[in-house]
Amino acid sequence: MSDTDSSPSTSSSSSRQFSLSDIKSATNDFADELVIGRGGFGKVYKGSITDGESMTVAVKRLNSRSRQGAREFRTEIEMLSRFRHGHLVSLIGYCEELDEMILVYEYMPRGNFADHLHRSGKNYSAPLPWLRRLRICIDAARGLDYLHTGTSIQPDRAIHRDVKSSNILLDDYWDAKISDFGLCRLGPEDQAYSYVSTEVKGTFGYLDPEYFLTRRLTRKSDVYAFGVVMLEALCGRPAVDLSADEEQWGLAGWAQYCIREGRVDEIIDPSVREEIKKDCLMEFVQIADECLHNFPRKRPTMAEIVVRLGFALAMQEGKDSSIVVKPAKMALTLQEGEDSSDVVKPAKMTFTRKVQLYFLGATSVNSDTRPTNKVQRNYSSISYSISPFKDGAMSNNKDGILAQELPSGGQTLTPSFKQFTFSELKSITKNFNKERILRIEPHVVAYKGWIDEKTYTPSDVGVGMAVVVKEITLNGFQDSGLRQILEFMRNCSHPYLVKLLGYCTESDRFGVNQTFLVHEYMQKGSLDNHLFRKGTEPLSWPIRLKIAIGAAQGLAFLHTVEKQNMYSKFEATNILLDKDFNAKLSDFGMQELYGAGDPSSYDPLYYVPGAGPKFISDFRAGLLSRKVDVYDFGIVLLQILVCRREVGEFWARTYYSTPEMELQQRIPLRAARRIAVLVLQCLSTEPSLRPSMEDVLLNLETIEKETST
Ligand SMILES: Nc1ncnc2c1ncn2[C@@H]1O[C@H](COP(=O)(O)OP(=O)(O)OP(=O)(O)O)[C@@H](O)[C@H]1O
Repeated sequence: MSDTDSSPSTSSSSSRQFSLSDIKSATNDFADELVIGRGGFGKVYKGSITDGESMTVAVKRLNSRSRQGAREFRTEIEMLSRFRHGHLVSLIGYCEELDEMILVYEYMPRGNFADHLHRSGKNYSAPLPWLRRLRICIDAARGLDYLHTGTSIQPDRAIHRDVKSSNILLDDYWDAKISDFGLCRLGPEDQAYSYVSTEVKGTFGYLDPEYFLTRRLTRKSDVYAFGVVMLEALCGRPAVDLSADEEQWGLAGWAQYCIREGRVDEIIDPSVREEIKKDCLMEFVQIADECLHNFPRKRPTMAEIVVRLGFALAMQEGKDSSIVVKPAKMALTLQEGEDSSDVVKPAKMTFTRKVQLYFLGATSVNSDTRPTNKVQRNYSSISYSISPFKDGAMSNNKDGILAQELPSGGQTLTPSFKQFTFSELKSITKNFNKERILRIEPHVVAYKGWIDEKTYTPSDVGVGMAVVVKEITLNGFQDSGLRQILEFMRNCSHPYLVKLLGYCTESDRFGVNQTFLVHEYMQKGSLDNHLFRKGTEPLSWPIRLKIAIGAAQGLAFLHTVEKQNMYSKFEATNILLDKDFNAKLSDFGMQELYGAGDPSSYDPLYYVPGAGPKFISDFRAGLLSRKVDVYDFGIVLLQILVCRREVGEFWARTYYSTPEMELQQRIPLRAARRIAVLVLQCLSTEPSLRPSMEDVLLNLETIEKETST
């Protein structure tokens, strides 16, 4: 999109139109003594309007010789009529009469952040304390996050293009708001799209070098500029200072150089040096440094910045100091194939190797993987055989256990499934006794029963191995669904997936086919029961983290299997728990049963509470990939964190802004914040920015390690 084809039309729907005489009387005919600021746009006056009551306002009068022009004037009105938020300055109205173009804003009595940092202007009285600087940064980050991502009610997104400390204004209570939207551009939902500007705009010192070089504008250019503002807050220096030594002219370059050289102390504003706690400083510096990353994609999103600055604030305020050791960089992968030299990544190969070993059914698997031994024992107790088997046709060996051939035709072990007879199932479930019913779903009734561990023949209550017999009542399922599941399960033996033991097909007396699947039984049922059921004692944090890791293991494994395996509808009900709260995934490959086969059949807003933006953006991008599972996993992770069913992307961003969240959940602050960032990444509205499940898993394992030490 070029600069010229995105011009919004003036909208006056939510702002008032003033006459020139109203404005003149408000500003005492533009009296010089009422001038409170000067910008590229022209002079800004303090004024007073009466609309029933008298109200103090800031009046910006367009300088007719200004290089900025009518276009910026209209953009400002359009944007501020559309975007209304506690951390964006409110537009009260405008005036367009004769040659005059005037904007009327809420008045921000403490002026702009730059004046306080750089000790200029009449609002400056004393150096700002560090805590205040930090809070101002958080407020501004919230405003920008809103601008970048919108809300469920207001889905528009925009890029500010002129983020700088003089565009952060302060009210009586030092609450900060972003101002000056004249250069703002409405942005597409998908960050992968960008504008190609015909003319680079912004302010020197804050300009993203990548944007400057390529003219490709994304939200990450705002993130770059915000990084410079953070450095201004830390160093108390302007973005460009030509009175300093030459190597210090540009704040970003100089500060980054010092950070990399380990000379952070040198850049800190002496007036706050004694106040900043070390942990807070390290987190703050790290965020600023990441904002200035050369590759825009590697810069954090504003939502992540809000969360991480909140983390820094908590450290400064001394909350949870026993847990905070030192901020470690998250192992975040934003884009596959990108240079990751500066991103700490825990042993990726180890995991991939683990996956391969499981996938191939090899007998020696890393001992650090919890259920390995158990699963190997189970596998070895089932008889395996290799027999000629083409096109997914099934054949039974003499024990009635389905034997299959791997595509390679080699001697690799693969689990085989027993074909149960209907009378065996009757005996396992005590004639499908109602009391044995575990769960009833639209097309599935699940019964509990027992079988002999070795032969899989029926046994008495409590003897041998507990199983779940699922009766599938979907018409026609036997023909395609069963084949699909068996084919799928053949590739998917993994300790974090609920194991399929066998199946049965039977025609009833009316000739209607019935299908049954026999699974291992998971003693503690599904995760949703533990998270959402009223009156249930919340699971301890280590157990919840262990469950999240187990589920991530399962999903990461599914995503590594060659075929395009994904849930398309992953939920807490898909996570089952054994007696020790080890998590395993169920119902994968059952899209047909659960209606996940055709995504176009979903009502995006109905799909999963709060999942709207993800589905809409995936739809628009013509994309329904494994990243949908990642999104859903993010929702489940959030549910695990807060023990609440109704959560979504917007809910998460709002929730993470509240400092109480860790206290409510009794989770170590450090873990809560790290997971918060991970959740936000999984919920990114742009699928390509979501991490892979493998990276999610690695991050969760890192969090587990950090909080257990
Ligand atoms: N709503 C307001 N309340 C109080 N002061 C304001 C308000 N709006 C602007 N100002 C003051 O006027 C100054 C100039 O504002 P303006 O937005 O025109 O320029 P700028 O952002 O500093 O520069 P440029 O327009 O070149 O980017 C601000 O820095 C601030 O000190």
